[in-house]
Amino acid sequence: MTSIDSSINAIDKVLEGLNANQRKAVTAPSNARLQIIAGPGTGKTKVLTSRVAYLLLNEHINPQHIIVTTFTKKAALEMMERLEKNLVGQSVDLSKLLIGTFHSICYRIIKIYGKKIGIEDYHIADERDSNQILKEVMENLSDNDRDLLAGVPEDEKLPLQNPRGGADQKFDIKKVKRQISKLKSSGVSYDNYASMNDSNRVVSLFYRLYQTKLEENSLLDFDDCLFKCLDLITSHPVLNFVQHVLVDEFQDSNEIQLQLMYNFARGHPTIPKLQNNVTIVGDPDQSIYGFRDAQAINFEKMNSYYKQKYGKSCEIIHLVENYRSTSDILSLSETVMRQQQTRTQKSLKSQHTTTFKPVYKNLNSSEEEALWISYHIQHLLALPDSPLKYSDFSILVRAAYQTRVIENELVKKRIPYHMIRGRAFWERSEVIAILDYLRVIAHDNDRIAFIRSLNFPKRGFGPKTLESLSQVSAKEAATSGISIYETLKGVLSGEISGVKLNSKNKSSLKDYLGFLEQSREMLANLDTYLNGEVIEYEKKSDLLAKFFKFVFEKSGLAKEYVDEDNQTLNVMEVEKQFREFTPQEVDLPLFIGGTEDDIAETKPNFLSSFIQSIGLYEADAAASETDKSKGKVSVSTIHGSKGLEWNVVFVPGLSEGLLPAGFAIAQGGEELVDEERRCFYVATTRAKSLLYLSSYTTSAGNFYGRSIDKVSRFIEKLNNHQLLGTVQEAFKDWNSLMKLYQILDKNPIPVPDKKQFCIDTFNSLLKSRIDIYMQGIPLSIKQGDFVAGANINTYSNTNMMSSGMGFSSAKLDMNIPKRSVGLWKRQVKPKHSPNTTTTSNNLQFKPPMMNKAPVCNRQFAPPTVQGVNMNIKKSINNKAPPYIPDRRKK
Ligand SMILES: Nc1ncnc2c1ncn2[C@@H]1O[C@H](COP(=O)(O)OP(=O)(O)OP(=O)(O)O)[C@@H](O)[C@H]1O
Repeated sequence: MTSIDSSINAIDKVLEGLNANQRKAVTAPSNARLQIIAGPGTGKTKVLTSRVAYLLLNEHINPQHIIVTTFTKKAALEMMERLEKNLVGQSVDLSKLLIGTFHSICYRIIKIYGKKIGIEDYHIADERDSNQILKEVMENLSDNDRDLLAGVPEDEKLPLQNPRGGADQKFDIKKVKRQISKLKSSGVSYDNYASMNDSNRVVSLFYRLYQTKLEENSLLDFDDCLFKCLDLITSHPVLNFVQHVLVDEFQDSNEIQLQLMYNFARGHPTIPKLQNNVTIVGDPDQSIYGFRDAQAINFEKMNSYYKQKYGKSCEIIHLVENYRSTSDILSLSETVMRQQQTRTQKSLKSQHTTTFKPVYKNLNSSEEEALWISYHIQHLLALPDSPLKYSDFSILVRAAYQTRVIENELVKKRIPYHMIRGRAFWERSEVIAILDYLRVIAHDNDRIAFIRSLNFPKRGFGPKTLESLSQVSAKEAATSGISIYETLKGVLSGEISGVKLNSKNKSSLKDYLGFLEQSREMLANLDTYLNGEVIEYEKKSDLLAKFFKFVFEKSGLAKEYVDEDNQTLNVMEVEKQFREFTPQEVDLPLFIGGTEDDIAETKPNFLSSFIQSIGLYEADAAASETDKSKGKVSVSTIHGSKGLEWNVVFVPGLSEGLLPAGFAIAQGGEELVDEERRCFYVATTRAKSLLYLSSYTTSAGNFYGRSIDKVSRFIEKLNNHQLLGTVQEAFKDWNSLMKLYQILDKNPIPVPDKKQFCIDTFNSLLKSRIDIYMQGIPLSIKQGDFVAGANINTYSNTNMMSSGMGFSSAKLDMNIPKRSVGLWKRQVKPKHSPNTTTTSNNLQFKPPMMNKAPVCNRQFAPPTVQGVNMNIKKSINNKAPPYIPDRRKK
């Protein structure tokens, strides 16, 4: 086969199975401005990946000349995997593709060409660093700045103040940071802002001071990655080799990302057909990042920009065939979205013929709601031939705190679950502590990490000593340009004055610096080795594990966390990521007209690359790790569920104050509520086959002083539509059950033995046993309960006892990990009385009529995780999942 034949075959493979509009989008000419507007489940990811493959194979664009931006790092990795499959046997070097989040692409550009705007050897300041810098700025105002602030009228200050803050904490760091971030996201520098007529003087002052401080410390915050990159590429043609730009999740782009896209795509200096070639993919209905300044209006802005500036309009292609969800799930989702008045109507068509109505229930408390969810999960898992696994389920909540009650219940029922984590993991104190050590080993001048790690674990430095070390190092950096590492050495040797150290301090500082020196030597050897030859994965992993273990132990952190299982497990998780890390390609092609001198020479070492990738990862809105969710139910915020899909989805908390969130209601105005509605839409459209919605209303369930006493307006407005069921139709009869198997795509469809499983018994028990279950008394639900001929007259609890339906004691002697026991202990009993009769959905809560001790029946094994190569306590090495949020210590 010639290479032309092979390429044609590969293109055919790429186009295989695409519907007409998908194909049109994929095969549009490269010289185009294309908007692919598509609802959920219509194959946006598939189309975008196929389009990249098509541009590479058919239009013969060099991978180095294509930029693809994705919303998360994970989405980029997934796209690469799919591309690799599509391009097997083709001579395309995919590692050269410029793919990643806006943040990571911009950082890569800055690393190579940053010196053109005076940015060399800068590092990322994560959220916590930024907050610390702003705090320092606020605490160390000059007399002039204080006078300036004193002259600002109260009404200008008030919105930025912290109502609970004391005199020193007058301004709310978060609020001020938010304003600065907003300005940077709109591409406004502090100079520009200061010259605006309506600028706020407090924001203006802090923006300038904060930015100066970042620069003094050679730091870029997340917004700066984009902001500085835009500055760079608008003033220097360093990307003029780019021939096509593709942007995923365009509805969540903000102003600066839009500007970056235009400038990424400016293209060749002289050849018009290599200029302004862009493909964007998005769904305005899934725009849920308004709080980060995303603007769905970017679709229109893009259109008019190209029309006005270049006389070229955008081609718009709509995708409406939904391959994910059943028609009932889609009807419900679409009806919800139609409540938004500003929405452009569209109608998605489900590609499934079978469908079941989403089930809805209103409950009396969040605890009861969690019980209701676990009850349904357990029944669905008990179906014959197990058509559903744990990993087919997800529970999606509006706010992270809602997961606490749900996690409690899942632990109690031994349902293994996985938290789809966003940034929270990287903000945990133990994770920051170990990263601080890695940062000070990798970088000489990371002042924040040096000062933080110097006295954690405690080494006897008091706050005053730390403060003067910090000040002296800042002064030395400003006056002689020396790093904090060198300053600390100078302070120890007495060459640098200004800090009084007692003998204990001196000995601690000596040990600390000695440890850093040893670690750096190890790192240098490691780098020589890693760069010198191609080594086996196991060998590499082993070396990295040894280095990490050395740092963890010698820093004193291992000892610090010796009695803290959760903390140690989280550090182990960082170690795992470290071992598995592969640095991304950092090179960029030389731009047209550029010379080798334009390019930065230094390549970051392994550790630096790792730290940078973590820093950028933090900028991801959500980073789901589906590989970790294998064999587990996924629990996530709705924002974290973006782009994902599951067979069965639960969306709890459909109550006023939860979804829509309280702040959206309180601030009034339709815009915020519309964004809440779109959140709901994103959640429901994650479901492929079955959808369960629930709300709770309770006057006792106050949250921050607000009572949750109304069902969500999104549900209320649905009442006239017959879109929701009260029971699961899939269990109605044998035929329905078979249809469920069909849509679950079990191939071949198993035919459960009717003798071994009686659908009527199943259905009947599902309805009747909930009375018992909702009182918090665990039932052991298993397929064996539903054999043909079983006594199905089980509406009374005594009948259930006598028919041998195993109750599980609430006092089980559970051999589960310590941290789970903690959660178990914190389990709150449902607030309502078991005697309560709910009016909703025909459920009657009756008192249990139990007269004998419950039987212990352990059905589900606790989740486990592979131990890692670290010398930590045996008892936790091979038990317990890697990351369970511990909300006691944050
Ligand atoms: N032409 C097609 N034929 C069959 N299945 C398809 C086709 N296009 C997409 N799919 C399938 O539809 C499902 C949804 O696709 P994908 O995840 O790409 O949707 P999406 O538009 O990105 O959704 P969302 O916006 O909700 O994240 C996937 O399982 C995908 O394999």
